[in-house]
Amino acid sequence: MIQQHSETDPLQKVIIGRYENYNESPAYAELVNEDQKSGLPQRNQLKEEFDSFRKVLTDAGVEVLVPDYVGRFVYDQLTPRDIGMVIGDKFLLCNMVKRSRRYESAGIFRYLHAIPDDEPNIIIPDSPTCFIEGGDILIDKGNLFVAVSQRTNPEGVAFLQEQFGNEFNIVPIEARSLAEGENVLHLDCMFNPVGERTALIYEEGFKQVPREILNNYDLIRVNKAQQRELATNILSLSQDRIISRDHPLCKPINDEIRKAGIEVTEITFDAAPATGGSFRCCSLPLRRG
Ligand SMILES: NC(=O)NCCC[C@H](N)C(=O)O
Repeated sequence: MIQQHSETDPLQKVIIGRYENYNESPAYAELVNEDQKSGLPQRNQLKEEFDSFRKVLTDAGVEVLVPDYVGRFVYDQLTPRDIGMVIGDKFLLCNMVKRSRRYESAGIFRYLHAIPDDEPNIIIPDSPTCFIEGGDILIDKGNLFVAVSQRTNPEGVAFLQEQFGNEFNIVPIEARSLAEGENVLHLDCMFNPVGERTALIYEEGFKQVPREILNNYDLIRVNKAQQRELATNILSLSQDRIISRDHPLCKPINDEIRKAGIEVTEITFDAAPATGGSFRCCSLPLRRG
């Protein structure tokens, strides 16, 4: 069974990134974002850090799954978040902007087959020009926040409205672009709810912050340097506990989160962020609650 109605309900089952076979076929390597231009991590560092991530999850009683190896078509399988998203009791399979990333979905088919009544519960965009990535969708308090960003377009937002508009209040958000001097790849690189009514926000990334965010949350503001280290990109285990980076620029944010009464487990996690994704990006929850 799959289920997700909130970013912070108790995490029960999750797919995490696959570091095994990382960059095994350099001929197929594709630099897919700005961060990767600064250099790519080594597989042994990824292994160490993903093993710690996995241990924290399993020690917390979460069932952890890893995608199957897709092969040399994809450059990395570290950030399954963007492949799809559980919305209510349905699975949205995303159509991704980067061609090499589209093959990543083959790595999770095994887990999709296990979804009961599977076909009607798996939603796939109809049009090849409809782009949506899971990192741009956040679900909380009856709202489905969706960013038009480097990776999701207005057609993607319209598709979500059509598919999920009866069940959720769709809140479109416009992220500032690279041309406007902001490198926010996805919504979860600038916004993320934590606890019962707190949220992390990098306001400069938004063209306009919607009232559904301003009215519903006590906001912890992240500055540009902290955003670059993906300080918003935490993963909630529950309303009482999150996983965040052990990094000097994330520490002040982690301390603010603690002041809100939430336990923060810090893990050294530098390799995946160098490819563009931290804990939220490196995880795809299948069941919460
Ligand atoms: N939700 C996220 O921000 N995911 C990070 C994706 C990083 C990946 N290398 C990409 O550029 O697509």
